[in-house]
Amino acid sequence: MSFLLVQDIHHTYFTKTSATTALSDISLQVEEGEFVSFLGPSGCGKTTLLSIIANLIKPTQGTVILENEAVSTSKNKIGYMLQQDYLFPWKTIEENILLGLKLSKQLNSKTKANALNLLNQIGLSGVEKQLPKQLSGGMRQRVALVRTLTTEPKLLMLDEPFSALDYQIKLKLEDLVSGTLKNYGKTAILVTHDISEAIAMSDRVFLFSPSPGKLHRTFVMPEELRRLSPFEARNHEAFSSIFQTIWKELESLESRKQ
Ligand SMILES: Nc1ncnc2c1ncn2[C@@H]1O[C@H](COP(=O)(O)OP(=O)(O)OP(=O)(O)O)[C@@H](O)[C@H]1O
Repeated sequence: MSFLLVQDIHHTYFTKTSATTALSDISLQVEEGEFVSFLGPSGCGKTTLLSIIANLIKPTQGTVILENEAVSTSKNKIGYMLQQDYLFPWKTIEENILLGLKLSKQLNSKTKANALNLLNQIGLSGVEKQLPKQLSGGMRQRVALVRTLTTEPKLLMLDEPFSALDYQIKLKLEDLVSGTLKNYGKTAILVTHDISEAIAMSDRVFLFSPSPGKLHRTFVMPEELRRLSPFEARNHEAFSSIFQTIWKELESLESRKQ
């Protein structure tokens, strides 16, 4: 059985005056250690699907199974990296990264040493006693990643984590996040509007169509790109033809919307 199994999901948002069907008939699977992306026009239901997988929204219909267990009953298996880092401004970097462990009552000398070691590995040794405001946006996002990984989530949700960063920082962070997740053998889902980012970071890209959101096509990235870091993949000769293919599909989906 697959690590993550999304089965026959339908979701409708009901308000007093309207009903919006955000997702219809979505089924997909993700294997352990895989990195996949959700791509699609605005409003095609990417965030809704991510929220359903994370058990933040109960779908109108369908089930999500993570490691043979329905997400509605499993706990503490999912970590997040979002566009905003959500670090507590009055807490030091060390306090911020240990907070998840403290809240889940897993903080001890070993887990603390692991967290500080990870901070070091990610190139941030020496910032432990600083406050978030003393760090750049890219550094804060790295702290957010460390905070997420310390609680050892089985599945990571990356919801546009690089979209607020400068281009150069974003490329560096893509490499760092991708390398770290590979080292730790983590399974991850990235939601992005950036086709290049999806191709460079993913094993597979799920392309969604809107109104209501459906899984339109799945692109399996070629082995020669998957072996590379995202930065190297962007510069590989195979990259541009995949980009063109996905671009054209996305354009046709966008034009259907208008
Ligand atoms: N809380 C809500 N109540 C009612 N409708 C909602 C709600 N959240 C989302 N929707 C609608 O559901 C559909 C899917 O929205 P969703 O945010 O999941 O799409 P998305 O692909 O993540 O969009 P974007 O790329 O712009 O972030 C849209 O039509 C949206 O207007």
